[in-house]
Amino acid sequence: MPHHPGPQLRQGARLGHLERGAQGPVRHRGLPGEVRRPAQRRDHNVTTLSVIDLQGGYRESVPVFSEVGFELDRGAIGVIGRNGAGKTCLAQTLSGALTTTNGSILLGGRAVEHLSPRARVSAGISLVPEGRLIFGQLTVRENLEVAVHAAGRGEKRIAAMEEQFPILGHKRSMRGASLSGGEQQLLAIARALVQEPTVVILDEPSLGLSPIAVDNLTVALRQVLDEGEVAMVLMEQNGELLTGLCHSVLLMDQGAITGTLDMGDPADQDKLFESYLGV
Ligand SMILES: Nc1ncnc2c1ncn2[C@@H]1O[C@H](COP(=O)(O)OP(=O)(O)OP(=O)(O)O)[C@@H](O)[C@H]1O
Repeated sequence: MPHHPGPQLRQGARLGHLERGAQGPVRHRGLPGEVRRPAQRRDHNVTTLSVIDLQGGYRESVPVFSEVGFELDRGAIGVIGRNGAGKTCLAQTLSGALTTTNGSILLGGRAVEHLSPRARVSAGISLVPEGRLIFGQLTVRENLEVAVHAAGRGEKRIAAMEEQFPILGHKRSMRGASLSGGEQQLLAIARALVQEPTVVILDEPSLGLSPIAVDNLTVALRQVLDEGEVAMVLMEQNGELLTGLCHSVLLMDQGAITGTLDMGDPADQDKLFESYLGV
């Protein structure tokens, strides 16, 4: 079974995650031989996102997931699980679309679990929802303007995003609905990034994309990560995206985190492909 090393994998990435052990949360820090990027435009010395003993559901009385814990400084962490495992529910709980029924979400040490989705965007958490949910009748530019205004950020971020994803600049006057699936996904990601988040939650960004569009998406997200300004939580079932972007992948089964795979470990990469992706 060949290994699946992603390009520049784990460069600049550092993760500590929390698992609930018999004595309570146990902290695991860093990866051996990690390389820190020399140029960081934003200071991420403090922990970006701490998820502690989190519980949530589509209805408050019916938890879908519970006791979820991890800690993310920079880079990307993945969450993989079968359909119905609770990944979307977790993504929506982190972003505030669903209510936290127990536990804490800390961003830079500040509790945000009680904040509305909009306030959470202002605090630094943006969501790229499953299915993209761009405004098809609005132009590319208008989609970005809506996102910028919702976050109370300046429009100059739009120019930066058009520079980051040139296709969006070329197609700024086209309606969202007329973009290809891969372009729509880039627009959905750009809509989150113009909000200047600290953490972006991406819910199955590869869904419905062709293999080549997934490759392009991986390169685009890798570039964003390498700039070091945002950390990502990636709910995904696509192995190429997970190995190409994440330094660790949490295994989710029936609403519980049942283990962690270290994407710096070739054996864990094989495990990801063989056991969880059916390759
Ligand atoms: N709107 C809803 N109301 C109530 N229960 C829901 C709702 N959407 C999903 N569920 C249930 O919640 C559980 C978790 O679903 P969720 O969509 O979060 O999982 P997932 O891992 O994201 O799956 P998928 O990959 O299929 O999107 C499933 O049992 C599902 O049937």
